[in-house]
Amino acid sequence: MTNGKIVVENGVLNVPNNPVIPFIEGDGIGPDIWAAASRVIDAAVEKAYNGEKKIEWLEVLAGEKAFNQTGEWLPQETLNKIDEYLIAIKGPLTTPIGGGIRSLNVALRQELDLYVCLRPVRHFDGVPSPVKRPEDVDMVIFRENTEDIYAGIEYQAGSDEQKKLLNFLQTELGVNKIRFPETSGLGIKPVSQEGTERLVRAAIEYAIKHDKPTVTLVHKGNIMKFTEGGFKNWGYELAEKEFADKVFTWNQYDAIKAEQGEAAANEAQKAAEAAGKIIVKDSIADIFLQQILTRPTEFDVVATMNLNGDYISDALAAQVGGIGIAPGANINYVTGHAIFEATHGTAPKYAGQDKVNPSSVLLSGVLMLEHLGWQEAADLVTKSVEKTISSKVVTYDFARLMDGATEVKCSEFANELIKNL
Ligand SMILES: NC(=O)C1=CN([C@@H]2O[C@H](COP(=O)(O)OP(=O)(O)OC[C@H]3O[C@@H](n4cnc5c(N)ncnc54)[C@H](OP(=O)(O)O)[C@@H]3O)[C@@H](O)[C@H]2O)C=CC1
Ligand SMILES: O=C(O)CCC(=O)C(=O)O
Ligand SMILES: [Mg+2]
Repeated sequence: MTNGKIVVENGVLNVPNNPVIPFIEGDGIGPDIWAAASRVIDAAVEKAYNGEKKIEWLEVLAGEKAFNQTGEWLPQETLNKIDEYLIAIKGPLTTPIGGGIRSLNVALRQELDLYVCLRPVRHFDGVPSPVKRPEDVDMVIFRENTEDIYAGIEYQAGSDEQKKLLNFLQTELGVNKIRFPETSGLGIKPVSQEGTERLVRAAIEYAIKHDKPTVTLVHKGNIMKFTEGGFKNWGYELAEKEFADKVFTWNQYDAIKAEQGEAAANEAQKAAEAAGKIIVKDSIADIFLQQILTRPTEFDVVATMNLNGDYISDALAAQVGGIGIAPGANINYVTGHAIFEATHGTAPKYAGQDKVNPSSVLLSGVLMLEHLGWQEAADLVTKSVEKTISSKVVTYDFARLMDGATEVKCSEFANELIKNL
């Protein structure tokens, strides 16, 4: 083992007792939540391993702090360090709307080719929720993280590039359906077979490993036939090609139904379920957003493209208490690179107030500990979150929805979590 460096050997992480882990503090509420969460993570690791293991945190810069100190929003040094140390964790980074720099969060994912955005959504007992049975939500979102409209290929109305692209579309491709061509901004949405396959492969492998009965491909393939429709078709093909003995797809169901009738297709699906096969199905994105509210137990692992995944993450988070408690991870399962981060953003109106809930970035830290194989420390944090919330000592976001809650600051919530480890 190796100077605190985590390495990948034959696809397996080799983690020393004192791994160096780069962190980005983040903009807005980032410094508050990171200070709170890192204290809890350190205390849990200390307690779980009696001081034999310890994370050596290495600060790397991005966002406003980087710009103020170096003149760059995302210094190459930051990418180099994460590349070198493999695993990192970050707070949220601000992205201006309608102009200015493109998202640094997206840039990190693309630069390191972190093609899976993994966002587990579960309910913690006692967390206030707008739905009647939040405990029915237990899903893991696999959001494709490198393609789709997040590729940032778009041109401002009136720019030279827009005019060139418009001209190409009109003269070379005969496009005549742009309603107001001169004043339209134009964007391009790349969705590839390879990008789909590696995402869906990761989702199915996760379902197999964690004994999840279904994987749902969410798309808007009725309208966007060759991007979102392509995702659905490539996803099914991949499932049938690479996991033939482990899955039964709705594609196969439809083929049996067409040849032998509905009863035979139902029988085939039942037999597959009885044999413990994973059902790979699909759902059009609009109805999916209704069904996760009305019948969430029907969904386990969700595989989808970048924009759908972004919307679905926040919608599902709301069902289990909001994005104050919504963790995530950006992962490349081939190279081993991963950056753990909360689902939420920089919540600028709360910046520097020591007010918000640090649970999202803390639970992202739990995902990181699990990823490192430090399950004991991860479990300590999870149990402490459960215990602390059920004692009704919570930050403002939960306190405003709970009867009899004691509202505490972000840092005080961390103190309570450490006490309850
Ligand atoms: N990965 C990333 O780094 C992300 C960055 N962003 C960026 O963040 C900036 C702000 O985006 P915005 O749309 O306001 O979304 P935010 O997620 O930053 O905040 C929206 C609202 O969510 C609630 N919230 C967020 N975080 C917490 C928390 N830790 N505890 C409790 N409640 C929380 C607050 O709700 P309430 O008002 O009800 O109290 C807040 O006003 C933008 O620049 C955006 O691009 C956005 C998403 C992800
Ligand atoms: O990069 C951003 O500013 C927003 C990203 C986002 O919403 C997300 O990752 O869920
Ligand atoms: Mg988002």
